[in-house]
Amino acid sequence: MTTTAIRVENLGVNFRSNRRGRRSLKDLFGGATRRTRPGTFWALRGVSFDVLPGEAIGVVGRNGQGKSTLLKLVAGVLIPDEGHVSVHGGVAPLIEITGGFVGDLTVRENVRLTAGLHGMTKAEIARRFDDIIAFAELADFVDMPYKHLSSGMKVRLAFAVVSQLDEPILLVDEVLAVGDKAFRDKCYRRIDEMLASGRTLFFVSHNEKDLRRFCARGLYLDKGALKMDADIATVLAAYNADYGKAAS
Ligand SMILES: Nc1ncnc2c1ncn2[C@@H]1O[C@H](COP(=O)(O)OP(=O)(O)OP(=O)(O)O)[C@@H](O)[C@H]1O
Repeated sequence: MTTTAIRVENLGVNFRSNRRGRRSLKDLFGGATRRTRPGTFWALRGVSFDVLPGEAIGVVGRNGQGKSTLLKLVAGVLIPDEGHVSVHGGVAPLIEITGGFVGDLTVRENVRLTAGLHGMTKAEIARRFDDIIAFAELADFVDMPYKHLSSGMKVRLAFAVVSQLDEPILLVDEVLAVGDKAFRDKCYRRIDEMLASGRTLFFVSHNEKDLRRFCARGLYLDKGALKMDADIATVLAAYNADYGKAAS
């Protein structure tokens, strides 16, 4: 029997809807019985699916429907309020531009830190360092504090490091949209290579062309629920029928 790469069971995440999380008067004097804590909402609820090793999954849905939240749960940076996520093997997350990088540290220090946190030994980091910097095209910036990089440069660095990790699962959340076209094409070729080597991909995008290029299967999130889990063409057709054509 094949072991699943990712198993998501009845997942629920409840967020506060107001910044301070205080109860409003309406909440305090509202109905006596509630299913949901006052001042909160379910960003995801009742979501279940399995991912097999080597599958490439595209996650679609309108803004604010829970796509990034789902990736954060799979990455283990967010804990669910209901249900379980089990991930078989490590995760290489490209989920937030600044995720894992420290503003005051230099590019060089950040590469060592991030690669080290993902279990790369000092010798491996030293061996791969030049390739990472060359891929990111940041040779002239290795001693610059991370916070002074442009947003496109930050994405280059993040992709260069994350794509060198040996983790079996790659999570990509929209960030590539920030890079320029030449760099994006280079990233896409690298993702192709990673898929060919058997990695599992979890890919959030609003770009239909990219979703079709990489993903065989799609998950369609709507109002925090998993509305459809099917092949990517069927999922995109349903999404387009509901909300008009996605960006291409
Ligand atoms: N830390 C948080 N605290 C409170 N609410 C949050 C938090 N993170 C996300 N949300 C809310 O949860 C909902 C789902 O957000 P999420 O970022 O998962 O959406 P998304 O589908 O990725 O959207 P987009 O396409 O715009 O990136 C949104 O209403 C968002 O405002």
